[in-house]
Amino acid sequence: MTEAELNPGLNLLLERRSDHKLTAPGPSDAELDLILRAALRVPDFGHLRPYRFLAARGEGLDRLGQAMRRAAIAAGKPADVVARAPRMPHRAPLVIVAISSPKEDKAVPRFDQQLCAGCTVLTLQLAARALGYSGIWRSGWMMYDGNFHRELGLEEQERIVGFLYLGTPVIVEKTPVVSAAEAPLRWL
Ligand SMILES: Cc1cc2nc3c(=O)[nH]c(=O)nc-3n(C[C@H](O)[C@H](O)[C@H](O)COP(=O)(O)O)c2cc1C
Repeated sequence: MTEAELNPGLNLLLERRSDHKLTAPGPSDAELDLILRAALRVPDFGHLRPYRFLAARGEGLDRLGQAMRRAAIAAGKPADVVARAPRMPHRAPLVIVAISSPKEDKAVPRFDQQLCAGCTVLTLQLAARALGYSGIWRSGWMMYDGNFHRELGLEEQERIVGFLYLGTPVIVEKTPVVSAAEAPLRWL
Protein backbone atom coordinates (compact mmCIF):
# COMPACT_ATOMS: atom_id res chain seq x y z
CA MET A 1 0.00 0.00 0.00
CA THR A 2 1.20 3.47 -0.82
CA GLU A 3 1.36 6.25 1.73
CA ALA A 4 -1.64 7.94 0.06
CA GLU A 5 -3.79 4.82 0.22
CA LEU A 6 -3.03 4.52 3.92
CA ASN A 7 -3.95 8.16 4.57
CA PRO A 8 -7.56 9.00 3.66
CA GLY A 9 -7.03 12.79 3.89
CA LEU A 10 -4.01 12.75 1.60
CA ASN A 11 -5.73 10.26 -0.69
CA LEU A 12 -8.67 12.66 -1.16
CA LEU A 13 -6.24 15.35 -2.34
CA LEU A 14 -4.09 13.11 -4.55
CA GLU A 15 -7.12 11.48 -6.15
CA ARG A 16 -9.02 14.73 -6.76
CA ARG A 17 -10.12 15.08 -10.34
CA SER A 18 -12.88 16.81 -12.28
CA ASP A 19 -15.56 15.07 -14.27
CA HIS A 20 -17.33 16.79 -17.14
CA LYS A 21 -20.14 14.26 -17.52
CA LEU A 22 -22.26 14.19 -14.39
CA THR A 23 -25.64 12.69 -13.67
CA ALA A 24 -28.04 12.04 -10.78
CA PRO A 25 -27.87 11.47 -7.94
CA GLY A 26 -26.32 14.64 -6.63
CA PRO A 27 -25.74 15.39 -2.96
CA SER A 28 -28.83 15.21 -0.74
CA ASP A 29 -29.81 18.05 1.60
CA ALA A 30 -28.00 16.38 4.50
CA GLU A 31 -24.90 15.85 2.35
CA LEU A 32 -25.05 19.43 1.12
CA ASP A 33 -25.05 20.56 4.76
CA LEU A 34 -21.77 18.68 5.29
CA ILE A 35 -20.31 20.08 2.08
CA LEU A 36 -21.20 23.63 3.15
CA ARG A 37 -19.77 23.07 6.63
CA ALA A 38 -16.49 22.07 5.00
CA ALA A 39 -16.54 25.24 2.88
CA LEU A 40 -17.12 27.37 5.97
CA ARG A 41 -13.75 26.15 7.24
CA VAL A 42 -11.66 27.71 4.45
CA PRO A 43 -8.86 30.05 5.55
CA ASP A 44 -10.62 33.36 6.16
CA PHE A 45 -8.57 36.40 7.26
CA GLY A 46 -10.65 38.23 9.88
CA HIS A 47 -13.41 35.61 9.63
CA LEU A 48 -15.35 37.90 7.31
CA ARG A 49 -17.03 35.12 5.33
CA PRO A 50 -16.51 37.17 2.16
CA TYR A 51 -18.52 34.83 -0.03
CA ARG A 52 -22.00 33.52 -0.60
CA PHE A 53 -23.53 30.75 -2.66
CA LEU A 54 -26.51 30.30 -4.94
CA ALA A 55 -27.57 26.70 -5.40
CA ALA A 56 -29.77 25.17 -8.08
CA ARG A 57 -31.27 21.77 -8.66
CA GLY A 58 -34.51 20.61 -10.28
CA GLU A 59 -36.50 23.61 -11.46
CA GLY A 60 -33.76 25.87 -10.10
CA LEU A 61 -31.57 24.59 -12.95
CA ASP A 62 -34.27 25.77 -15.40
CA ARG A 63 -34.33 29.19 -13.73
CA LEU A 64 -30.54 29.43 -13.86
CA GLY A 65 -30.56 28.40 -17.52
CA GLN A 66 -33.17 31.02 -18.38
CA ALA A 67 -31.09 33.67 -16.60
CA MET A 68 -28.11 32.57 -18.73
CA ARG A 69 -30.26 32.76 -21.87
CA ARG A 70 -31.50 36.28 -21.09
CA ALA A 71 -27.94 37.40 -20.36
CA ALA A 72 -26.73 35.84 -23.62
CA ILE A 73 -29.39 37.76 -25.56
CA ALA A 74 -28.59 41.01 -23.73
CA ALA A 75 -24.89 40.53 -24.48
CA GLY A 76 -25.61 39.96 -28.17
CA LYS A 77 -24.15 36.46 -28.17
CA PRO A 78 -24.43 34.36 -31.35
CA ALA A 79 -27.61 32.28 -31.83
CA ASP A 80 -25.89 28.99 -30.92
CA VAL A 81 -24.72 30.40 -27.58
CA VAL A 82 -28.26 31.68 -26.82
CA ALA A 83 -29.75 28.31 -27.79
CA ARG A 84 -27.24 26.41 -25.61
CA ALA A 85 -27.63 28.64 -22.55
CA PRO A 86 -30.79 27.07 -21.01
CA ARG A 87 -29.22 23.61 -21.18
CA MET A 88 -25.93 24.57 -19.56
CA PRO A 89 -26.91 24.15 -15.89
CA HIS A 90 -28.46 20.78 -16.70
CA ARG A 91 -25.01 19.27 -17.07
CA ALA A 92 -25.24 18.22 -13.39
CA PRO A 93 -28.00 17.63 -10.83
CA LEU A 94 -26.63 20.33 -8.53
CA VAL A 95 -24.98 23.61 -9.48
CA ILE A 96 -23.50 25.96 -6.92
CA VAL A 97 -22.64 29.49 -7.99
CA ALA A 98 -19.88 30.69 -5.68
CA ILE A 99 -19.74 34.45 -5.26
CA SER A 100 -16.97 36.56 -3.83
CA SER A 101 -18.70 39.07 -1.56
CA PRO A 102 -15.95 41.23 -0.06
CA LYS A 103 -16.63 43.25 3.07
CA GLU A 104 -15.32 46.72 3.86
CA ASP A 105 -12.37 46.07 6.15
CA LYS A 106 -9.31 48.13 6.99
CA ALA A 107 -7.10 45.12 7.65
CA VAL A 108 -8.12 42.61 5.01
CA PRO A 109 -7.41 43.49 1.38
CA ARG A 110 -10.11 42.75 -1.16
CA PHE A 111 -7.84 40.35 -3.04
CA ASP A 112 -7.38 38.27 0.12
CA GLN A 113 -11.14 38.08 0.41
CA GLN A 114 -11.50 37.03 -3.22
CA LEU A 115 -8.91 34.28 -2.70
CA CYS A 116 -10.88 33.12 0.32
CA ALA A 117 -14.01 32.87 -1.85
CA GLY A 118 -12.04 30.87 -4.43
CA CYS A 119 -10.94 28.47 -1.72
CA THR A 120 -14.58 27.64 -1.03
CA VAL A 121 -15.03 26.23 -4.54
CA LEU A 122 -12.22 23.72 -4.19
CA THR A 123 -13.36 22.82 -0.70
CA LEU A 124 -16.93 22.25 -1.87
CA GLN A 125 -15.60 20.02 -4.65
CA LEU A 126 -13.35 18.05 -2.30
CA ALA A 127 -16.09 17.59 0.28
CA ALA A 128 -18.44 16.33 -2.43
CA ARG A 129 -15.78 13.86 -3.57
CA ALA A 130 -15.31 12.67 0.02
CA LEU A 131 -19.01 11.78 -0.05
CA GLY A 132 -18.63 9.81 -3.29
CA TYR A 133 -19.67 12.47 -5.80
CA SER A 134 -17.63 14.34 -8.34
CA GLY A 135 -17.81 17.70 -10.01
CA ILE A 136 -16.19 20.36 -12.06
CA TRP A 137 -15.39 24.00 -11.43
CA ARG A 138 -16.40 25.98 -14.48
CA SER A 139 -16.26 29.63 -15.49
CA GLY A 140 -17.37 30.83 -18.94
CA TRP A 141 -18.49 34.19 -20.27
CA MET A 142 -21.38 34.47 -17.76
CA MET A 143 -18.89 34.67 -14.93
CA TYR A 144 -17.83 38.13 -16.15
CA ASP A 145 -21.08 39.35 -17.64
CA GLY A 146 -22.83 42.35 -16.03
CA ASN A 147 -26.27 41.33 -17.29
CA PHE A 148 -25.87 37.90 -15.77
CA HIS A 149 -24.67 39.45 -12.51
CA ARG A 150 -27.86 41.55 -12.44
CA GLU A 151 -29.94 38.45 -13.19
CA LEU A 152 -28.48 36.85 -10.06
CA GLY A 153 -28.73 40.02 -7.99
CA LEU A 154 -25.02 40.54 -7.46
CA GLU A 155 -23.92 43.72 -5.70
CA GLU A 156 -21.37 46.03 -7.35
CA GLN A 157 -18.43 44.65 -5.34
CA GLU A 158 -19.38 41.03 -5.89
CA ARG A 159 -17.88 38.64 -8.45
CA ILE A 160 -18.71 35.11 -9.45
CA VAL A 161 -15.68 32.95 -8.68
CA GLY A 162 -17.04 29.73 -10.09
CA PHE A 163 -19.87 27.51 -11.15
CA LEU A 164 -19.44 24.23 -9.35
CA TYR A 165 -21.24 21.37 -11.06
CA LEU A 166 -21.77 18.41 -8.73
CA GLY A 167 -23.18 14.95 -9.30
CA THR A 168 -22.29 11.35 -10.02
CA PRO A 169 -19.68 10.79 -12.73
CA VAL A 170 -21.05 9.01 -15.80
CA ILE A 171 -17.68 7.38 -16.40
CA VAL A 172 -15.35 6.69 -13.50
CA GLU A 173 -11.88 7.58 -14.68
CA LYS A 174 -8.54 7.28 -12.97
CA THR A 175 -6.85 10.41 -11.69
CA PRO A 176 -3.46 10.99 -13.35
CA VAL A 177 -0.52 10.28 -11.05
CA VAL A 178 1.72 13.31 -10.69
CA SER A 179 5.29 13.54 -9.48
CA ALA A 180 6.56 16.17 -7.07
CA ALA A 181 9.27 16.90 -9.66
CA GLU A 182 6.55 18.53 -11.82
CA ALA A 183 5.85 21.18 -9.18
CA PRO A 184 7.21 24.61 -10.21
CA LEU A 185 9.19 24.92 -6.99
CA ARG A 186 12.42 26.80 -6.39
CA TRP A 187 14.01 27.02 -2.96
CA LEU A 188 14.99 30.49 -1.80
C1 LIG B 1 -11.39 29.38 -12.02
C2 LIG B 1 -11.51 28.14 -12.86
C3 LIG B 1 -12.35 28.14 -13.96
C4 LIG B 1 -12.48 27.01 -14.77
N1 LIG B 1 -13.33 27.03 -15.83
C5 LIG B 1 -13.49 25.92 -16.59
C6 LIG B 1 -14.45 25.89 -17.64
O1 LIG B 1 -15.20 26.83 -17.86
N2 LIG B 1 -14.53 24.77 -18.39
C7 LIG B 1 -13.72 23.68 -18.15
O2 LIG B 1 -13.84 22.68 -18.86
N3 LIG B 1 -12.83 23.68 -17.14
C8 LIG B 1 -12.70 24.76 -16.36
N4 LIG B 1 -11.80 24.77 -15.32
C9 LIG B 1 -10.92 23.60 -15.14
C10 LIG B 1 -11.64 22.41 -14.52
O3 LIG B 1 -12.23 22.77 -13.29
C11 LIG B 1 -10.66 21.25 -14.29
O4 LIG B 1 -9.69 21.60 -13.34
C12 LIG B 1 -9.97 20.81 -15.58
O5 LIG B 1 -10.96 20.29 -16.44
C13 LIG B 1 -8.87 19.77 -15.34
O6 LIG B 1 -9.39 18.62 -14.74
P1 LIG B 1 -8.82 18.08 -13.34
O7 LIG B 1 -9.35 19.01 -12.28
O8 LIG B 1 -9.35 16.68 -13.25
O9 LIG B 1 -7.33 18.11 -13.42
C14 LIG B 1 -11.70 25.86 -14.48
C15 LIG B 1 -10.86 25.87 -13.35
C16 LIG B 1 -10.76 26.99 -12.55
C17 LIG B 1 -9.85 26.97 -11.34
